[in-house]
Amino acid sequence: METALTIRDLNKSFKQNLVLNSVDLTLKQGDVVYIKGANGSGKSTLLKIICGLMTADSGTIEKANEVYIGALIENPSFVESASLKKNLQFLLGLRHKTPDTLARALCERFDLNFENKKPIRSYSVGMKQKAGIIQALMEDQNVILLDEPTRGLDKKSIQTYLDVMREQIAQGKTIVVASHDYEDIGFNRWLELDDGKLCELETPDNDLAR
Ligand SMILES: Nc1ncnc2c1ncn2[C@@H]1O[C@H](COP(=O)(O)OP(=O)(O)OP(=O)(O)O)[C@@H](O)[C@H]1O
Repeated sequence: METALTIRDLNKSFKQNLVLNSVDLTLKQGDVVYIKGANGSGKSTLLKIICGLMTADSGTIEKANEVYIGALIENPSFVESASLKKNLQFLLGLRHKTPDTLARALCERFDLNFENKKPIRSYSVGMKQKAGIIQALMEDQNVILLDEPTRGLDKKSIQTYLDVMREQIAQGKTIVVASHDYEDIGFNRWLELDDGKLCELETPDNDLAR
């Protein structure tokens, strides 16, 4: 299996707070990775650094040429005064001017009306979260980073999320989910961030299934 991404000796501190301490991680194409860790253990920080939203103090990240990252990091942020369609089409136009076909199909899957003219500000937390998941997938990105993807989702939407992610896996996507909620999309690797160190777990331990 080809390597999608290699992280070596990544360090990140906020003042005296050493959040990532010599973190190494190699992601193979098709890896489906769950990252657990206590509040404040650095999960979001790691994902932000991987997708280039934050710089590390030191260390390297090598990405394979064909890597194209889709991400949902923290709360999805949209232009609140604009509609869902305007927001998604704006994001689609930013990099590759991708057609909105997949965005429309994903909205339908998640019971969001793509044509609804209401501003995003009128959307519930769960609806915004679903829009956040959609924008992470709608360009058929091949590496997908999701930070707490099921936060605020109702049962039906969680099931849709599971179905959609399993389809992404079947397409060979590389996926990293950092979350407190263990929704098993079909992970093949389990990692834990603890005291700045990223450790590989052999199996999902009992804590995860709770
Ligand atoms: N921009 C920042 N400035 C200062 N400190 C920060 C900043 N971003 C994160 N931190 C600190 O770094 C630590 C790790 O935060 P991070 O959000 O990465 O953790 P997390 O594992 O995602 O937590 P949670 O599970 O609560 O979302 C925390 O102590 C946080 O306060």
